[in-house]
Amino acid sequence: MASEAIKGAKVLMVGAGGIGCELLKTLALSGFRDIHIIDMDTIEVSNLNRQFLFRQSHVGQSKAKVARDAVLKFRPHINIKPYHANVKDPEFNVDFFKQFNVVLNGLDNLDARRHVNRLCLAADVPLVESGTTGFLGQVTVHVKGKTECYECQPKPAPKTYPVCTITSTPSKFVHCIVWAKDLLFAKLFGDKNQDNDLNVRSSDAASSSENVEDVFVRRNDEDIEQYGKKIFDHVFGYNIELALSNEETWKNRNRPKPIYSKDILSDELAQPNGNVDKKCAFDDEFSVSAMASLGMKNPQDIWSLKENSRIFLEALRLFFTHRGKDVGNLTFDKDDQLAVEFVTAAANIRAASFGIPPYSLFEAKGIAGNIVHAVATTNAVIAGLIVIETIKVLQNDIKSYRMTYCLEHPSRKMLLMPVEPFEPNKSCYVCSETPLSLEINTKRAKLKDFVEKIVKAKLGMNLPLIMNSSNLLYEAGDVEDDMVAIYSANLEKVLAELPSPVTGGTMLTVEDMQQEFVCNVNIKHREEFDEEKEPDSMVLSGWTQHVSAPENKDKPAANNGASTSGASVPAAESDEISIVSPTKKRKLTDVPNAPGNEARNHQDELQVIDDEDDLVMLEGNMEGFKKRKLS
Ligand SMILES: Nc1ncnc2c1ncn2[C@@H]1O[C@H](COP(=O)(O)OP(=O)(O)OP(=O)(O)O)[C@@H](O)[C@H]1O
Ligand SMILES: [Zn+2]
Repeated sequence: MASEAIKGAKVLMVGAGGIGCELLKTLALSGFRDIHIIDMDTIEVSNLNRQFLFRQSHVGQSKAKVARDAVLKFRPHINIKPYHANVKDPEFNVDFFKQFNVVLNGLDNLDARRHVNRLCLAADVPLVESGTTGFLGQVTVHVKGKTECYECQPKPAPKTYPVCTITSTPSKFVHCIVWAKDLLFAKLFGDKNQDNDLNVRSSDAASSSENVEDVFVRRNDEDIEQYGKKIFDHVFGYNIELALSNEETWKNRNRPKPIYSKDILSDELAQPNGNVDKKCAFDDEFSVSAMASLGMKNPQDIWSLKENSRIFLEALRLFFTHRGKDVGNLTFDKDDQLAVEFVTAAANIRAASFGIPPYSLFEAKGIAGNIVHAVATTNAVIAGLIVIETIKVLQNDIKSYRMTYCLEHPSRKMLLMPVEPFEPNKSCYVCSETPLSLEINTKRAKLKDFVEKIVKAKLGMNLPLIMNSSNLLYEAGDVEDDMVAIYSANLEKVLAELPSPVTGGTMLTVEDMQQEFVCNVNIKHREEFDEEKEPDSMVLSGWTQHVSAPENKDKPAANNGASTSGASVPAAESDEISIVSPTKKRKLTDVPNAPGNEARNHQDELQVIDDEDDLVMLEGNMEGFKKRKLS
């Protein structure tokens, strides 16, 4: 009986945001009586339009606690236990997870999703996973040994662009945004010690690199307006001239135009930055705005080159005069108005140089922050589907489990598309014991890069411990600075000392105690890498030779789901769809190149605002799906 299963169940909800609010309400109204909620966030004004358990008066309070109180008002006798905490905190360990019958994710990032997946596997607790992006959404069921785990299919890597496209040959506005945000903004306002490719453009620039470095540092006696113009002229003028001197680059491309502040703002020379109201008062540091200061109101306006230049200089000035203590520590944040203004203006000026049309602040913010506007109804539908799957899981009704995709446009009158879950991928490095293989130049590669780019970014480990048989090579966490240096040097040395070329491979064991997760990485020496296609100079393959890597390296991969809920959709192309048979479960190994794996992993392409990535969904070939409505 479903009602018995529901009454006796103890469930853990992770995330009390858009999906979480809907889910908690639906669970409570469906008769669930013992619900634990983890959410690390406090309520923001921007949550109120869809996270309906929250009101204006709750802004600043814990989501988990307020959600509990709101639901107890209409279901006073149930037990809801809130935790205002990060699910990655050590208190939520395997034993903690073991107390639950099922775990329900309503998260918005890949990192936390992977973490919960790994803990559910370690604790052997079923996971119902979900995500939405605008009108799209999906619910999937993951039961250890029975269905695939959340990580059985590789997730697309974060959207990356070849360095040279960003630094030298942008052809789309998004390239200018990436340049403005990840290079210029980071260089001017971020950590001065981090690597930055802003000046790396051609070998002939290298000789002047020392002088170039000086340009970005503001001298103590330097007037802020002078400094702003110096930066402007350097990045939009001098750097472009320098790039133009490399004739090869422009043989088959339109040549960019250098832009100097004096040409754009010529009539304002007497008055350095136009009609800036220097007395403009701001309530607090987060309301500091160059638009306000210049009397520009509409974020949907497309600014002229002159307006962009004025915003650029004013935003830069305001960072130093009003946000001085943040300078040196800033990372781009889509909710930081001044940062968005600066990045929009810088991207537009660069775009003008390269003949790319300008965008409004509103649009640029969407691109820079990978924003797809949330749709409350999608969250409600997804929450309903999570509860349906949860009930099946509690009844151990494996045959009826479905992964359900919520589509944006009806296809053959269907908006919800249920698909039978896949069996676990035997080559999954998370839920089976398959070693990964890493091609790397063992002579040049640094341990630091291996840890950051592979172990943390790709394997999703937070606190890795790396061993080579019984030798400890690296340990993250609370270690002294000098130990960190020793570990780094040590691994670098170990890799460098590997026999060259390493023919048989060298096995490193990477372990994350926090996730109860261990995997082996087979290191193979490779001399050369293609800078454009393999910018990391490391190639990780997580799959045995029988199933070729479904990671599509040629197609632009996408955002890693860090900033949105991350819906995945079934395949864009009909041939990808066709492998999902309505009647028969296919083993992944049955499918050469496993295109169907990608079928459910376009998740992040949806978030990419990039015309090449537009999804054409489910045209044709839908016969099979008709029969697959949820019973
Ligand atoms: N590691 C984590 N531990 C606990 N809660 C998390 C973790 N990561 C994300 N969350 C929570 O998951 C929820 C996701 O909700 P949602 O996708 O609606 O995002 P949001 O931050 O509320 O809204 P938006 O990002 O759209 O402004 C958030 O409330 C967030 O705090
Ligand atoms: Zn798996």
